[in-house]
Amino acid sequence: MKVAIASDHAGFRLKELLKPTLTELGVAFDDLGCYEETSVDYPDYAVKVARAVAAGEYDRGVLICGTGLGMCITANKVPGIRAVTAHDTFSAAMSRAHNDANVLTMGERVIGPGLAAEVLKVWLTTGFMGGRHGQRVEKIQAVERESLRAAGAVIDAGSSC
Ligand SMILES: O=C(CO)[C@H](O)[C@H](O)[C@H](O)COP(=O)(O)O
Repeated sequence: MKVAIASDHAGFRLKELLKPTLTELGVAFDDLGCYEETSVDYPDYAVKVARAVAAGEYDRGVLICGTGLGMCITANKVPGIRAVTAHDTFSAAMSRAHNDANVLTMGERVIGPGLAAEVLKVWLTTGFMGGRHGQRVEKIQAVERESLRAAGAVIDAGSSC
């Protein structure tokens, strides 16, 4: 498995603390930034990771900011991404087993490093159950396709003016 990890300034320290957990799990990863605590904008990092995962360059993405929320909102704008914010191991496991989440976000201002490492481990090692959950994920994908078609129709209508 190959993982892309990134953070903004508010998640920088937790990102650094989580890298050894990835190594311990034998997970190959690339750090897509940021590389210091100077203030940056979380959407820039969320989109980098989300697009790379959606393009198949990475199997999963991990995004850390102050709360995990802005990263999650942004990542979910990229087609093919099912990003979740999880600060407990049960949610982390369910997001994989039931939702086949491919991006995990956490907030350094919310969770301590010990629990964050446990959440990450559970999230990376839990498989998707498929079955009825597969049908539901397919419905999420159908909603996404429909939204993209509708957006395309609006763009087409605009370009004919
Ligand atoms: O997702 C976020 C906001 O929704 C993150 O928590 C950001 O890290 C946070 O907003 C950064 O805040 P700062 O005051 O600029 O450090």
